Amino acid sequence: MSTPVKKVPIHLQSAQNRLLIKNGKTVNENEIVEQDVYVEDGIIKQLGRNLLIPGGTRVIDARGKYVIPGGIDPHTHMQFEFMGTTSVDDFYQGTKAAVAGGTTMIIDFVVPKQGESILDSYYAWRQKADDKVCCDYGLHVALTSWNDKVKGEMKTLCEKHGVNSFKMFMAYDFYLKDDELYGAFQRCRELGALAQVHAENGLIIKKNVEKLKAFGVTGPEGHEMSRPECIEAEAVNRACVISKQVDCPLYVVHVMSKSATETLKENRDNGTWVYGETLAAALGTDGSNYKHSCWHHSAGHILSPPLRPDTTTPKCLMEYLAQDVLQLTGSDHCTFTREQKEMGKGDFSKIPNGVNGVEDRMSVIWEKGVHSGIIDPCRYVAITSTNAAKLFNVYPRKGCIAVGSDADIVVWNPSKTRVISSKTHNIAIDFNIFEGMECHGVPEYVIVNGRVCVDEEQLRAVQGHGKFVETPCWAPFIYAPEKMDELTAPKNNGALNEIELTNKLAKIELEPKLCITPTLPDSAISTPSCRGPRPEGQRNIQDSTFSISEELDVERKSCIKVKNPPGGKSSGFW
Ligand SMILES: NC(=O)NCCC(=O)O
Ligand SMILES: [Zn+2]
Repeated sequence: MSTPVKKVPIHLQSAQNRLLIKNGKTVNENEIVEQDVYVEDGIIKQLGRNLLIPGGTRVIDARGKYVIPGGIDPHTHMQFEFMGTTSVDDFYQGTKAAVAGGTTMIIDFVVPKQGESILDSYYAWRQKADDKVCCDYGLHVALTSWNDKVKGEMKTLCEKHGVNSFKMFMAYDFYLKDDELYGAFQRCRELGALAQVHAENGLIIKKNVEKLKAFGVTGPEGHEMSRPECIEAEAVNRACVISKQVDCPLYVVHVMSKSATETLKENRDNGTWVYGETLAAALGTDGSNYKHSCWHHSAGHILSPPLRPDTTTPKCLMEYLAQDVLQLTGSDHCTFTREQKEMGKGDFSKIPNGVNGVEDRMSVIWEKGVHSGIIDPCRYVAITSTNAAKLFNVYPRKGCIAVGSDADIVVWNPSKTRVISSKTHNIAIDFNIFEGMECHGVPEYVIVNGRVCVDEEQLRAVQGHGKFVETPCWAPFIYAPEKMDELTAPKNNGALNEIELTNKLAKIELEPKLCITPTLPDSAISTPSCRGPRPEGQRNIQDSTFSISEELDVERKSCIKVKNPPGGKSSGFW
């Protein structure tokens, strides 16, 4: 039963809660529709033409503009202690910059120190973020050691704390060995989580670094030389092979090269259950920057895996996104000042790895993807928002413009241009890897949970306005794709009447409760979170003061059970 909500009569509500975006073109992954969007209390309440709306509602004219779901950046590192220093954008500055660029949700990585409890580290991350975030956020958790305690805490994180993804590093000092990866992937599969990998062969990189140093290579160019494409492609292949042994869905973070993408594709074509993310950095710039005459310029572009010297890589990666070889884009935002980068003067292996991107990802991808004619606006929405929402199981609450979804909305003006510059950006460093890039397409309004946080291009982000969003396990997109039709953004051209709206709310209400009972051994079945109380951070779609009708409460549907093995037939024995 839903909790009864005392509804405030509409004339007593603040007009601030109500917003009508008129005359724009809404874009979802599957269609573009000319229609208005009515928002109340942070939720999209109506879509269509000639909507009946209360007086005093603020109106934004979106004529000639696209109305798109806010970006979801699935890969950030705010305030991250790494390589002997801490990335400078904290959760306030980083999410403020995200909002400025049209991103309304980030998913950051909890990275425990080796041997540290992953649960304690998760709590520490929540403490760093909760009061600071200007937009909603979720968390992935990295596994930097492998043992029974970690295995137990993974279950707690999944079942009680809204974590559905775990990242394993194959490089850096805290990499997991192959048999540990096997165990971690197996555990992810048991829990209905998604295994993520940073795919580079760390041991070989170490040898290459020694060799280069012995040859006297000390500058930033040594970074890419020590980690060429084959180092990435080999690790992608190994991760695919290992994940296939335990029939675990795999997500390769920051695929940076043609050969790594081709390796991923080959494995998928051979039955591996694998998804690929690439970065704004990889789409917007390239490894020629490591040969720049200015040390700081080159060091400023250092991240791992590195940008590739093959300058055809960015276009090629965009084409792979167009073809669904890769599914989504992150930023890997992890910023270090010039001074911090100088920790590696005289030894490239000590330059802190990380670049900017959370603010510019949406613009760079529009420019390189849509403006250049490689993808259309629907695919743009898919790779910047919808696919992340689906994979991390917050769809259709996020990632689409639909009745009942969070009002995380960007009014995107494709006719305006802006030039990216460190002089005007909102992040904490005085360097930008996209410096000077002219981008067609500007986020004129960015609405975060119903609040206008970019207003006629003026940033008005609010510290603490965002909240932690749970990402439940057993994402239907991964484990029961045949169920996705029920959740897909409804085609909707006309104003909804009360009955239609009630039906749609009822349908969308299935999403947070959708739980899959896989045909797993008893020991492997998790307690679906939908059986208990609504997990923390999950909005009850009924908890609203929406009052066009006072009687919209609908009975919650019981959870859906799927008998067939999720993701199709298993080839593994688990
Ligand atoms: N990517 C990078 O160079 N820095 C952030 C940490 C990581 O994702 O590897
Ligand atoms: Zn990263």
